[in-house]
Amino acid sequence: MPKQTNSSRRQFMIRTGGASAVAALAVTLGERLQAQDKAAGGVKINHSVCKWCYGSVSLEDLCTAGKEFGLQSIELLQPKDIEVVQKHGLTCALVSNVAATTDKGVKVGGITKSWNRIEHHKALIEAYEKQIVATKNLGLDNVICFSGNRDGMDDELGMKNCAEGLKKLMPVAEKHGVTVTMELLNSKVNHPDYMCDHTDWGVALCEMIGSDRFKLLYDIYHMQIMEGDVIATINKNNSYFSHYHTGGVPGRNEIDETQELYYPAIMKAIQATGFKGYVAQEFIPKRADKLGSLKQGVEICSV
Ligand SMILES: O=C(O)C(=O)CO
Repeated sequence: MPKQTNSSRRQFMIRTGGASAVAALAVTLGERLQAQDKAAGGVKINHSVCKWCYGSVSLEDLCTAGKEFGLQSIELLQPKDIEVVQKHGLTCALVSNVAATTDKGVKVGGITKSWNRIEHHKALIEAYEKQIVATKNLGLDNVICFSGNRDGMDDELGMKNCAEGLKKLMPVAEKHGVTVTMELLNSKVNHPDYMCDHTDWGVALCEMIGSDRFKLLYDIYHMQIMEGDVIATINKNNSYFSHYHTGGVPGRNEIDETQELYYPAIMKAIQATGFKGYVAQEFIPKRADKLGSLKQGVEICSV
């Protein structure tokens, strides 16, 4: 058998193997993913990652490594940090929440204290209006928010309160073309007492607000814990979802065979809805090679 050089092998594969063989020969994973996307007719998952899961990796290093293996975004950043990712040719698919203080000195805007209480609204509206303008000025279009904890409040009143406050924010969001996205989180393991912990509650809130600029973040990890039935839920409610997060169940670690969800099938279901937004890896790597785990997560979700 004659010895094949790299280029003769590449020519042979191009002649005989079609698009998938060409994809297999591309130099970096990023190039391979792009080639596969092309072969799949342009339908693709846009990849993002949540910075907080990589606390020991600098933003610069995460940008450099992530770009190499096909990430397009690093998210849950404040506007001041976003220029760093943009300098690397990446985007920030979901801007972080605000931190505001009410007249009574209560800190609001985080997971536990937010839109479900009327007394938080003044501070939240002021802070979110600024965050929306900063987001728009950076050329971005999605900002996260939270419901807040129940703390004794019933879900119906909490929804009414969230709607009342968020409806006041919508004219600014609509004017600037920025979506305000409320995250669905589990209240069983990680965020006891969080109110927006079921898809139906979030969807009913979207309907009450009635603006295309208010949507939900369907966090696959959190919702597998609360509800399961992930693909059916995506099929039914995807028009309310502006963003997705991943994570292995149980444990919130790597999304590989060490956990119970089969992410390629979930990604295919998301693709089939025609989703044009981003899927962000939000697992806490267990292995020492954290970036290796992230690369693997991106590969698993590249269907
Ligand atoms: O804090 C969490 O658990 C989140 O999922 C934030 O995105």
